[in-house]
This record gives sequence, structure tokens and C-alpha cells, in this order.
Amino acid sequence: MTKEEKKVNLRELSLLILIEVLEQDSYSNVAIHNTLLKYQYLEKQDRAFLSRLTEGVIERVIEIDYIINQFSKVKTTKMKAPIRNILRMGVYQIMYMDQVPDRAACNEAVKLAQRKGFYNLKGFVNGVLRNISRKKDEILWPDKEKQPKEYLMVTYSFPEWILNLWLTEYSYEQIEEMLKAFLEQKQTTIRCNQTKVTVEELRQQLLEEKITVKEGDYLPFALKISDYNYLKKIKAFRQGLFQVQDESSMLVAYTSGVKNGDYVIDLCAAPGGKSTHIAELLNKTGIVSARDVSEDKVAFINENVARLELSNLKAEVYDATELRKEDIGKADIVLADLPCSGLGVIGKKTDIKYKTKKEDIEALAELQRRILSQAVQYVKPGGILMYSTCTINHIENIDNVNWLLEQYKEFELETLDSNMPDNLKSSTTKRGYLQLLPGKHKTDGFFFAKFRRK
Ligand SMILES: C[S@@+](CC[C@H](N)C(=O)[O-])C[C@H]1O[C@@H](n2cnc3c(N)ncnc32)[C@H](O)[C@@H]1O
Repeated sequence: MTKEEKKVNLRELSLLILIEVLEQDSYSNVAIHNTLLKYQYLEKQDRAFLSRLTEGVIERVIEIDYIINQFSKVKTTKMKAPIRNILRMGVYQIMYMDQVPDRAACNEAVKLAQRKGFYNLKGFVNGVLRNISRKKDEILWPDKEKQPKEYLMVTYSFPEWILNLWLTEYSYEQIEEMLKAFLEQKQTTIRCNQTKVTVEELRQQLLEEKITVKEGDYLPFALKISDYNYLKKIKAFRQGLFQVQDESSMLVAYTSGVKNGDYVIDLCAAPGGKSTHIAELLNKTGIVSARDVSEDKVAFINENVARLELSNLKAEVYDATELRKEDIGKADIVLADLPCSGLGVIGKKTDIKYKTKKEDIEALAELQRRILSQAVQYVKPGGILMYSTCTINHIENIDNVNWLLEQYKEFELETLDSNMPDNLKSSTTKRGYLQLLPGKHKTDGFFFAKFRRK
């Protein structure tokens, strides 16, 4: 190890990421990934510490600030960003990281404040953190009976406006179950590329690479993997034997009823999860036209297509809000997996809960309707339209289904049950749509509906 490498301070790296994510615009998964990539030489346990501390602070920041504000005269909103985040890291270690003694959490925070030039605030950081460490059993938490919403906000670190929205759509118990699940969901789910390998062969190869493998919860070709460092270092990944995809997303192509020779248009395809799945199911026949809005996005699709070695998928840049006349009435299946608020994937992309704004949801629902009004035109008589989002609120999901049925009388819902795993069948899947909810289901929050053109 070089002298330079030895100097890396994990808490300082974590602080830099936290400032990028919580004070600026970066997304946590991107910021953490970039840092890990830059410091590839870090030992596995150091990487794990860095990820755990950084992700932990981000996912619990509302709760952490609530604690700090009980013990500090200066409220977190009035603190300088580095101090605010140094304290947040300290509190997370005290409350959630048993392997770090409180004393070390405090000392390291003080040293970091000093290194960042806040010499005069060393005493303040030390005082607040030592106080919290001493009195952590005396923290006044919101009372679930008397302040039910505040209880959810603080316990699960969740913004009030999303709770207000969901409380009009779901029961309190259902919401609490989802919030709990968001904090627990951590495994990576993969889809076996059955054009190249059987599920059993893939499992064996992963086990040989010392990766922990479990069965999926719903689909026979889904596996759950853990205990690996980098996805790109897994040989089976580089060989295109699998694609990372949540089981909820796998259900779209799986229940679409795709058959050999079909022409499929995927309007919003990047990075290609559903497009590549449906191309695999086409079994080297037919064609998938996978589109997305920019060159960069299309490059992501092409990267996956090359890796998975699929010859029946062509990717191109196309804006889905614009009608492509030559495709009218041509497609056997149209996939409309549309841009959405992403509230269903908060378990994996934690900061969505802080970055999504109330105004975004209405604007997104409008964009979804604009794209859907082009999507319907491409479906040939008797063809299928699959509409999906990775979100949970009605306006982007069931409301759009009802809107589409109202606007386009030539479309009707088609049952999903012909290909739906038994443990997911319900009265709505019989009708033609499914809202998956974390906690209730072992998946991301996800919605999809299947329409047939009469
Ligand atoms: C939910 S993601 C798609 C995920 C993809 N279907 C998959 O399974 O991997 C939505 C995609 O819509 C794309 N998008 C947003 N606006 C678009 C537009 N006007 N035309 C085409 N694609 C658009 C985004 O770039 C993003 O890649």
C-alpha cells in the first residue's frame, strides 16, 4: 500500500459523500459507487464500513436530526453543512453501529471537525455527541397514539408530504409496514439469462465465486445474491449470464404473453431491464425496438444487450412524447415503463424520499398520460400494452389506468392470471393490474397493468 493510500480516512470520505447527497444534488447510489470505484484498493471491511455509515446516515437523517435538535441549542438547520454532517455521522455510529464504541465515534467526529478547519467548534461537537451518548435512553420519541404521523416521520425518517399523500390512499398499518420494509430491503435480485445458461448452472457458478445465493420469492428464474464486492467483478455477470432486476419488474415481460416472432416496442427502455427480458423470452426470434430519450441512456441499453448477447434487440434514441407515424398499429406488444416518482424503490435508492417533490408527481402523471396517448397508437388490433411504474401513489398508477380506459374505448384490461405466480394472484390481477407494496410483497413498490386492444 502506498503512503497516499494509507492516508485515506473513511469518515472523511463518508462526509464528502453526505455533503454531495444531502446538501447538493447527487444521488447516494451514484456518489457511493463513484467513491468505491476511486478507492478500489480499500479492504472489504473498510468498504463495508464506508457504505454502511453513509447509507445509514442518509436513510435515517430525519430521525438523526430530531435527536441532535434535542441536545443542541443550535438547530441542525442553522449549522454549517460540514458540522451538521459530522454530527449526523457521530449520532448514527452511537445509535446504530454497535461495533464502534461511543467514545471512538465522538473522538473521530472531533478530529474530523478540526481537520475540516472548525477548530473553534471542537468543543461543541464533543459536547453534543457525548451528551447524546450518555442520555440516549432518555430521548423523547413521538408518541404513536398521540402523534401518529410524527411517529412515522421520526421512526422511519420519512417526509411529511409523502405520508400525507399515502394516508389518503392506504391504511396506517399498511404504510408502517412499507416504511419498515424500505429500511430492511438490501438484497440484489437477479434474472437468469436463460438464453445462455440454466438457473441451476448459474447458481453453481455463483457459488463457485463464493457468492451467497438464494431462490427468488416468486419466479423460478429469479435469484437473490449477497456477499459480493462489485457486480462488475462477478464473472457470471461479465459473461452475461444474468441481469440485475427486481422480481416486480420481471413480472412485466413475464405476464405480457409474448410469443415467438412478436414485434415489441419499449418506449422508455434504459437501462434495458424489461427490453432485454422480453428479448430473452422471444428466444432469438422477433424484434424488440428499445428506445430512450438520450444517447447516454441508449448506451446503457447497448452495454447490457452486448453483455447478454441478444441479437433481436435494437436500441435507438427516440422521444416517447412524439408520435412515430410508421409504427402506428404495428406492435404486438408495447411496453410503457414510464418515468415516475420512484417512491416504490426508496428501499434501494433511499434519497428519493428526500429529493422527490410534491409538484413532481402531478407533472409526472401528466407526462405519463402524454406518453400513453402515443403508446396506444402503436398497438395493433389484438395487441398488448403493458403500463408500469415503480411507484405507489394512485395518481401515477390506477388513476392513469382509469384515464386510459376512459379515453381509449378500444382498450380493455386483460387478466394477468394466465401467467401470474399463484402467491401473487388477487382480484386485481384477475382484472389486469397489480400494485406491489414493500412489506406486503417481497419486492420493490411497483405497479403494472395489462391492456388489450380489442
Ligand atoms: C423507469 S425508467 C425505464 C426502466 C427500463 N424500462 C428498465 O426496465 O430497465 C424510465 C426511462 O424513461 C426515460 N424517459 C424519460 N422521458 C422520456 C421520453 N420523453 N422519451 C423516452 N424515454 C424517456 C428515462 O430516460 C428512463 O430511462
